Amino acid sequence: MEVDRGFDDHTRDFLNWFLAQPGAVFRSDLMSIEDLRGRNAGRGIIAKTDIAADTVLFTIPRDAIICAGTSVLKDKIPGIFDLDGVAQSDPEDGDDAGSSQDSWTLLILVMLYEHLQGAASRWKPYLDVLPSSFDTPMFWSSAEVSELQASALVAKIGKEEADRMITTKIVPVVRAHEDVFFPAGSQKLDDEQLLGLAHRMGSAIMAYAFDLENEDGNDGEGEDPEDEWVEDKEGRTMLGMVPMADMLNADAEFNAHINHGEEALTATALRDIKAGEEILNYYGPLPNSELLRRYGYVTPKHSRYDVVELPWDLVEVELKERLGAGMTSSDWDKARQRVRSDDEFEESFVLDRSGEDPDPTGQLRGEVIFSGLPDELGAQFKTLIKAAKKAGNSRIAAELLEDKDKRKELYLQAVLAALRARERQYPTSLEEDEQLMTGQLSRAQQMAIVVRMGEKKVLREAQAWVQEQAGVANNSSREPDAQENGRSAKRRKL
Ligand SMILES: C[S@@+](CC[C@H](N)C(=O)[O-])C[C@H]1O[C@@H](n2cnc3c(N)ncnc32)[C@H](O)[C@@H]1O
Repeated sequence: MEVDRGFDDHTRDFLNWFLAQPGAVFRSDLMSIEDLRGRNAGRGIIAKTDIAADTVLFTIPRDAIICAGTSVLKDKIPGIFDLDGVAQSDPEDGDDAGSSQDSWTLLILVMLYEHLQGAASRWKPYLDVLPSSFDTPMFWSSAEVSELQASALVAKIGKEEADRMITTKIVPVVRAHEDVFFPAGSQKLDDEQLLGLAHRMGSAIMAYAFDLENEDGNDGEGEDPEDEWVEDKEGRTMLGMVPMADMLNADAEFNAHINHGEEALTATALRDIKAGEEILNYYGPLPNSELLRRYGYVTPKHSRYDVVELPWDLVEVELKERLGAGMTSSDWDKARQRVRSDDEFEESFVLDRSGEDPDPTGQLRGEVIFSGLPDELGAQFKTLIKAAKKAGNSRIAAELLEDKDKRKELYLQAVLAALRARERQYPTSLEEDEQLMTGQLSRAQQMAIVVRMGEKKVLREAQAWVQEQAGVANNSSREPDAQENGRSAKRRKL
């Protein structure tokens, strides 16, 4: 039986193992891996002395990375690891499940294999510092999930999709190669245990893995980290677990950067770091909802990227009152359907604020403000008016198409009502949540309330912006078109 080693023992063994990798460097004179469990942050790396900007903090040789290319699993079941033929499939799309592997499922298989080898894995001391449980909503009870209230996050947790992916793509491979996965004399896991272990590996990959495709100095975290995320999710890139790079915690303001070199990855200080400061990486401009879904934590600084989804249904209901009046219900239905069959049709719109991205040293400047509705929402509104004119020969619609001011007024009224309706979908108010936050809460409850409060704040700011625009519309003879005030919702579409 394995001896239950302490947290610090595991940290020390991991560091010694890391330093023994050919080409690995860790500047122990400048920083140390610390126990940050007191603030629910697991392990993290803290500066021991002042560190100058551009200092290389540690170096990870590529051979120390766990990925499809470095694990011996590829030699044992080569058919699965036809790296050139890695599937372009989306693991969330159940239709093609079972047909092929992708970079996610391959890494899950590799991690399962390495884990099951125990002390025989060359990554054992690293695997020992990876968490065995996670704070992501995937592992929450239904009561905890219900604390997210009307957040769009609830629909994105994806437990069933993950179960399906594991059952169709992971379990059959392990069962077909039990002699490979289970070392001689070890106990074979049953399907339920395998499912649990695969979930654990999948969650570790979600929160720890790096995209290894770019070896040209661009680590994929630069220009649009969400593209990187989308790419990962679709299994188009090579994913890997990068020991030490993943001991860094992260925030929306950060001070270190991982550079992907040909032979090694290096962590560099982006600016001067003071003794005692935590060395932080960056996961991208993620709203707290997404940070929670993927990494199992939230931070005050990430709230600047909070978003809320406004379903088109809510806008449409308001427009039915105002635009559908005078149309038969079947004509109104035709108009609705016409909008829905449009190639550009969107079920919901992501509302967010605008503000500056972090500067090259990882610092944030200035406030973020709500400054417009998505262009696509305005365009869809106009499509509905045109459809109403066509389907029902609506006089109101015809007038609206002629009169830009009236059209804008209706748009703002409908959106304002929809925003209010959206806010009512959350059973508690922002003020009640603020009150709740002062009481005794579990970590999951606390994080769920932070997420839903962030969304309610965006809704409030959006309402204030729309009201201001409506006021301008009533008082000004030449006001800009609602769409001119809008901006693209694409940037942070999650
Ligand atoms: C890549 S790991 C970082 C190292 C990790 N703390 C550990 O002990 O292994 C990512 C995980 O660290 C935690 N984490 C990262 N940044 C954090 C932060 N600013 N606050 C709290 N937890 C954080 C989250 O649990 C996240 O899933």
